[in-house]
Amino acid sequence: MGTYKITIAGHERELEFFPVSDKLDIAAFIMFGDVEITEASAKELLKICPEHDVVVTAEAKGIPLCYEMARQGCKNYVVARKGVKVYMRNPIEVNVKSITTENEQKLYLGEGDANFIKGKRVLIVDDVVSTGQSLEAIEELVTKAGGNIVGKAAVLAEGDARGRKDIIYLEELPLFFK
Ligand SMILES: O=P(O)(O)OC[C@H]1O[C@H](OP(=O)(O)OP(=O)(O)O)[C@H](O)[C@@H]1O
Ligand SMILES: Nc1ncnc2[nH]cnc12
Repeated sequence: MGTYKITIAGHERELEFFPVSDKLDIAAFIMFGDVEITEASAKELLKICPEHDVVVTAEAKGIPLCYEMARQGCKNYVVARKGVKVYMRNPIEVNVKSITTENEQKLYLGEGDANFIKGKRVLIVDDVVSTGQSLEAIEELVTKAGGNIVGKAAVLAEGDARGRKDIIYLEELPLFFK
């Protein structure tokens, strides 16, 4: 446990880091509740992302960034869900395992969202990328829906994701090994 200072899109923040296992702590980056970082990060990412028709993320922590990038840019966004709701007809699904979650989860898109994505230029976004498995799961889901993925973007890259050339990101965050 401890703190870590970082500047994200010109805004300095002190992040706490938390244990995810007996060997590893991760700095917790929570954009929920931080309007300044969300707005500034969306603006900076849009400058370096390819042209797109729709932004796609997975619930939950990617939603504010996804919304804000759509608001400043293409105006359309879709959120992949972690559960099926009664109003989601004929959902398509993929498996996902994130560093922050012990069990495997699923990501779903209802028929309406899947049809909306079909044939469109899709930019996939998330707040943090660590193992990359969440972005890959969204990628698989968007591909199933028939979307044309033009890029994958995150505000922060941590651990193995640092230095990845296939992901557009603003800042790097370390993992803290014990
Ligand atoms: O690259 P990865 O190892 O997949 O880690 C990144 C993912 O982990 C976090 O989500 P989390 O699983 O905590 O879900 P939440 O947004 O619903 O809290 C984060 O918002 C990314 O989606
Ligand atoms: N450092 C982090 N903070 C919040 N969510 C995360 N998901 C993966 N790494 C994370």
